[in-house]
Amino acid sequence: MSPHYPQRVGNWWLGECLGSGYSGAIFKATHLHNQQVVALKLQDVEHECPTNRYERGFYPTLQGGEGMPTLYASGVEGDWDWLAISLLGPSLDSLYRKSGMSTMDLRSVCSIAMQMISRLELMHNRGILHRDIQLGNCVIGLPPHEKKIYMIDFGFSKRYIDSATGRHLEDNNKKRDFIGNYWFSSVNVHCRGRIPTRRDDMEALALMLIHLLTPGGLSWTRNGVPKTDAAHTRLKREKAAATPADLCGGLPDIFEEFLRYCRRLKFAECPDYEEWRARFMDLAVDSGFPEDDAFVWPLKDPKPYVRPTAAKPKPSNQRNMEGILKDLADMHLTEARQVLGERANANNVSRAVQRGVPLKKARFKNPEDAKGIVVISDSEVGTALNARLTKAEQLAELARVTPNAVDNAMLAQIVRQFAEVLETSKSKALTKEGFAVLDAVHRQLADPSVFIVPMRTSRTRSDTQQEAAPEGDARRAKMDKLFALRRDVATAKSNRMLAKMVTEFGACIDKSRGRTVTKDAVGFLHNLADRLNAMP
Ligand SMILES: Nc1ncnc2c1ncn2[C@@H]1O[C@H](COP(=O)(O)OP(=O)(O)OP(=O)(O)O)[C@@H](O)[C@H]1O
Repeated sequence: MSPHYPQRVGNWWLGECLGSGYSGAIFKATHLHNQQVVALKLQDVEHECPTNRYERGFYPTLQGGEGMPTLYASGVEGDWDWLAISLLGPSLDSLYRKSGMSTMDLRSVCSIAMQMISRLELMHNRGILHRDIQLGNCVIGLPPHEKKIYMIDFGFSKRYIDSATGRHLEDNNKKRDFIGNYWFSSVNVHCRGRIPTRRDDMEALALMLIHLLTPGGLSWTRNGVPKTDAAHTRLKREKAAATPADLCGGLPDIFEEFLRYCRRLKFAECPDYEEWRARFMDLAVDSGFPEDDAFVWPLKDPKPYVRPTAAKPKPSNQRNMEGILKDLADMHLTEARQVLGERANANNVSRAVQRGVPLKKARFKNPEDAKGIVVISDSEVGTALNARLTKAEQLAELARVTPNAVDNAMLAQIVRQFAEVLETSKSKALTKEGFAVLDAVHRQLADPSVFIVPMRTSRTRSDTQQEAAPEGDARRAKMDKLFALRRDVATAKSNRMLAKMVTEFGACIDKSRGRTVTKDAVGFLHNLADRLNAMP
């Protein structure tokens, strides 16, 4: 132990040094009277950045939260400001470095993602931002809690909800000192000097996950901490210039999508924690890992994630998407096919087409309907063809063109394309864009006089709890239901029956823990497309 530090503080006897940083050091310490063992965080009271003083203010709000350490006691004695908190295990940083592996195992990264999203959700729900997300601030528990990740170091944290008014902190462009860390702080905060909010904690997490799957780590972390302003400026420039596609080439799509999502969040927007936790769970299940978020490290059979060297392949989906947009544009709609439902919109289209009125000029009761039709004009198809579409964009595009399908054959094409996008995507989660496609397909199939309840219910905590108990049973029930739907759709007698099956399909996927699209789910969509083609 450094002679600089005392042997005893308050009633605590200091032992081994667990770590030290810019703001102080942390020791294993034992209570003189009751032998309780804690982690004791010591800081010089004169320190220019009195993080212990800030940190103790956040503990009461975080107490009892999963993955949050407990503050047992704190005080100031002599030159020392001290906090006695739960003794935990090593940080992810030290675990990763000690392993000597060039990247972490995908399974471990998925569990870090799920658990850290939960930690951030908890903090944010209690009105607090972390603002210093990094590997050194994520530690595992001591046995038997070594599969749980704990959040530590709230020295840079901040309340973003005013406890008196309940209002979110406001944005402004004033110059401010940078709060965060060089490696993972978001581009907005680090490079553009913006005020950190929830989105920036999430972006830091996204960067941390990508770092763990990149041999040698993110490029700007490789030269160590910048020692001069010029080096820091270079680092910021490199970080700002790295696009999600550059950073995530060869990784499962979800990493790029997650980073993009975080960067698109608005200043005060609440991230969709549940959605992303579910999507990482899907990736884990899809990669053959157990359906839970336990952090296992080191793995018995570690497989450092190896990125394929070739450029990211997206061609097949893209070609298909181009195909369907072209097909939709090329459809002249002159044949009297079965018009779906009885929507005024669809009738207008077919009538207009029969009269030879160009689509763009057809009249619509609702100007929004007209907008929908113009979507399939040649010029827009051109735009779509030039675009490199992610899974989310492809699904959004399908949801957008679905209302233009005026007969079963067109709808069949869309459903087929939908199945193919899901099938070829690495992540098998049915995202909200996927549910939007299902909703749109359902709307086309169903009687328009029926009120359509959005199929993707927002799952509240109590819903989740109700479902949580018989998890194995629920999974089996989902598999059975999807199997039955896949089989029965082939003999459905009417569009209305198909609409009902689509609703059941959506509900079934929504109820599953990870909203996973299984083989039977994709099979159902293909059979639905076949059935639509076969229907008169
Ligand atoms: N409760 C704990 N139990 C065990 N080890 C801990 C605990 N808290 C922190 N550590 C270890 O000490 C290191 C530094 O902790 P922490 O980040 O809280 O201190 P800090 O002085 O704020 O550091 P920095 O200045 O680098 O942010 C951690 O990376 C971790 O390895």
